[in-house]
Amino acid sequence: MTYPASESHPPAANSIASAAAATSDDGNAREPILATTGISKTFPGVKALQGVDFRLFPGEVHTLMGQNGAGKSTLINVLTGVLAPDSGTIRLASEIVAFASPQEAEAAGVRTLYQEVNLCPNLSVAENIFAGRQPRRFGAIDWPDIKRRAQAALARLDIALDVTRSLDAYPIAVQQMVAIARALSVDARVLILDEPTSSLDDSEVAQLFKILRHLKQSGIAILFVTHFIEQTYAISDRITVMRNGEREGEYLARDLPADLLVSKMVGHERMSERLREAAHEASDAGEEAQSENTAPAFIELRGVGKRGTLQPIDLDVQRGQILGLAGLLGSGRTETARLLFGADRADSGTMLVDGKPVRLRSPHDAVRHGIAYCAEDRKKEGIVADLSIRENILLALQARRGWWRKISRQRARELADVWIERLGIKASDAEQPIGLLSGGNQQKALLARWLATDPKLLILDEPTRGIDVAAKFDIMDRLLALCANGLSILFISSEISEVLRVSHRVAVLRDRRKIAEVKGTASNEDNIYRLIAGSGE
Ligand SMILES: Nc1ncnc2c1ncn2[C@@H]1O[C@H](COP(=O)(O)OP(=O)(O)OP(=O)(O)O)[C@@H](O)[C@H]1O
Repeated sequence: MTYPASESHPPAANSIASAAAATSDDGNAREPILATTGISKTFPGVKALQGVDFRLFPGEVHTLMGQNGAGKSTLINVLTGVLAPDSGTIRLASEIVAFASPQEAEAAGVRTLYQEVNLCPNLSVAENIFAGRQPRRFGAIDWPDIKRRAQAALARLDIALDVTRSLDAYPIAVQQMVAIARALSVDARVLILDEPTSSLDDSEVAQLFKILRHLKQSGIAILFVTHFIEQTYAISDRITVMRNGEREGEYLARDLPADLLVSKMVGHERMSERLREAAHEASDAGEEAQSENTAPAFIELRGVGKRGTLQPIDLDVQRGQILGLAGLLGSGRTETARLLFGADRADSGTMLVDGKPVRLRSPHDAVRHGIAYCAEDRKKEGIVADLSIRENILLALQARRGWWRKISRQRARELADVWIERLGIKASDAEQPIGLLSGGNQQKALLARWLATDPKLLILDEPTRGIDVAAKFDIMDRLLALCANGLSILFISSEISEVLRVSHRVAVLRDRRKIAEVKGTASNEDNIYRLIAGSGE
């Protein structure tokens, strides 16, 4: 990720100065389609929103940016009737509204796509698109019509799927597209997308942005939440920065250089320098480590594969090193991780841990060998929403010790507090239910869970998904420091730049097999993209 330098004429800080330009920059005054005045919302111990003014114009993409816990999701929840504000007003096309439920907001044309895919995995794609509003014929559900309409809704997104198959037959990225098709399948005046791209690969993001541009031209107002800075600039007309529950400022995207945006998000102007330094330090550490590649392997795979899932693969993860896995969604990255963790059983090859052959029949076996797996889908395979942050962090450690050897309450608290502090998890108390944390903070707690087990190999599958840019650098720094103490990491991310920044070596996967392994000067983005695209072998 690169941060373009500030222009010599930065926009006024903490202002709606540029936003006032919403009237002048376009030449004529326009009314926002959706606006809030003085919205506040407090949860026990947290002021999630404080006097927030916000406006969204028709025919624009407006991006909401801020660190984890800044209040983005809460603002969206207030706008869409999920939460009632404590004070303040919301206007839809200049009329004061108070949506009592998301259904009411939807009926008024405010459509939302949430951070996590919130569909029914075992219903068909078509049923998911039309759930709750199936077309009927003579009182009965008209299945052929549903199928036709579902196909048409997906065709708008340039996707062809078998709409009769159940949703969970498709990867998360495709499920996300289905959720978008659902959101667009009825008339929308406002489309709100909360981190829609976190599980999409580059070409899918490009496809989504094409659709958003098309929708914007038709006059729809789009509110977009993301942590990806490059995506923000690729799609946004306007940016609102949130910080600690307050609106820091509203800017035209073209007036706000990226490094200034980051400074405004984190709250001090020197932060952008700090981030650049961190990026350099991390890449220096990576280069240094690449040059001395003689560490013994912690884990070795020799021809390990599983029919229909992963072609036999050779892979070594050395002690104290980070092996990156690069490849598109569906290339076999997660499948490799699951075999290494015993979540799927290999049907060929040999696996060695510390030079000795092992058979991992279950995740429990893997954990006993010091292997930890921080999974990609935190909702399905990760957090237990009703348990406290402390219980969630201690879960893997407790499982490894055995449930009959309970960790004392005091020790558990101490450990949880250490990890909450180390990873900067924003919570009022370790006893809070984890489900109440913001998405990024949940992700950090999941990372804490596995780090608390003091693993020898940590498998990280999209570990920074949903994590803000400052925390991302911070986590990378911490991972590199842990490696210096002997931890091995298998690092999986869709962001090739992120993989390259931290990895000592990068294995490139395509079509469920390893096609190359690169290090040193060969590990640059262009080369890896060429390999992934099949033109660099
Ligand atoms: N239902 C709730 N009960 C208690 N606290 C909550 C609840 N929902 C959100 N919070 C807290 O309010 C603050 C704002 O959270 P919010 O989810 O809006 O942040 P966010 O900017 O969307 O973060 P992220 O980028 O991590 O998704 C956080 O401190 C969060 O823990």
